[in-house]
Amino acid sequence: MHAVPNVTLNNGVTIPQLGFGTFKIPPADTRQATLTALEVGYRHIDTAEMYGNEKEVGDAIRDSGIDRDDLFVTSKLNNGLHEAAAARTAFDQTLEDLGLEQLDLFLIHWPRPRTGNFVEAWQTLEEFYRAGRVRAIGVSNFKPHHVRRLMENSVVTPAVNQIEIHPYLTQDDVRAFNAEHDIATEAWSPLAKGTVLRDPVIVRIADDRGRTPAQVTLRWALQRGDIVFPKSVTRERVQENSLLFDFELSEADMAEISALNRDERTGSDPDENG
Ligand SMILES: NC(=O)C1=CN([C@@H]2O[C@H](COP(=O)(O)OP(=O)(O)OC[C@H]3O[C@@H](n4cnc5c(N)ncnc54)[C@H](OP(=O)(O)O)[C@@H]3O)[C@@H](O)[C@H]2O)C=CC1
Ligand SMILES: O=C1CO[C@H](CO)[C@@H](O)[C@@H]1O
Repeated sequence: MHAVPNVTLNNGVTIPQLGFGTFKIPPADTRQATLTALEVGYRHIDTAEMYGNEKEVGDAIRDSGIDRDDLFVTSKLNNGLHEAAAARTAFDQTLEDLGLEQLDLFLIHWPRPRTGNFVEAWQTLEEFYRAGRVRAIGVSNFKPHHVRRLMENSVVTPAVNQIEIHPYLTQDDVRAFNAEHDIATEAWSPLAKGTVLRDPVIVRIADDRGRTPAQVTLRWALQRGDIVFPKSVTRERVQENSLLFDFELSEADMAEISALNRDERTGSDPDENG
């Protein structure tokens, strides 16, 4: 695996720009899949209480024998747990399941503007951060108007905003807002769950560069400056997805891929998700 560059967050904490995603990995397969990623060389893992596999991610971290300081682990506060007492219990459980005393990054998974209270959730994350139980806190699936409301009612600026981004959903407006506020952008489903890999433009650029469509798609995200964590349970793909730092896309390649945008989500619209 090539050396992965770090991104420095707004509080000075550094995060590897490439990580391993764990959504939809069944618990029975998660320990092995995560161990494979760690063996290949990944040092950043993205999980969530919602994925139902934090315990098995924790098993892999423990069994890998890798120094805790060399790993970056992210988890997320599940929907329905925005109220302070519920958030505290959930955070304790996440740390226990992962077998960690301190998390690297904890996010509010969705803003849930209709049924949740993300301001109360955020103030509780600030409490964990002040107590040193998490090195950085952030949000996920937040639109600029959600982040503005949060910032008007809190002290800590989110370190990251993790949103859906891939060539069919480039999210230029949210990325620009994040950059303006020194919030790092994380791109979830960077392969659009595999659908962009058949796109003729991506296939052609991959052929021209002697790379795979997945490598070209991930490289596009990295060159835009985003943090990515593709998921795969297939060792060869996990390896393939890590070989991104010995080639560059030209400005023309970048522009062609960005022009594939059609504002097409694979997931929900954050304003409509609760
Ligand atoms: N904050 C949020 O709301 C969300 C966060 N996330 C995070 O982002 C991570 C990544 O997103 P995810 O939704 O998993 O989707 P991805 O865009 O990472 O795509 C994963 C799919 O692509 C396939 N794949 C992976 N690599 C290759 C390759 N090199 N060639 C061909 N196919 C490939 C995988 O298959 P296979 O496994 O069979 O190899 C899987 O079906 C998640 O795991 C999660 O950590 C995701 C969704 C929402
Ligand atoms: O993290 C997640 C995994 O993917 C799901 C479907 O796209 C999302 O809803 C969820 O937020």
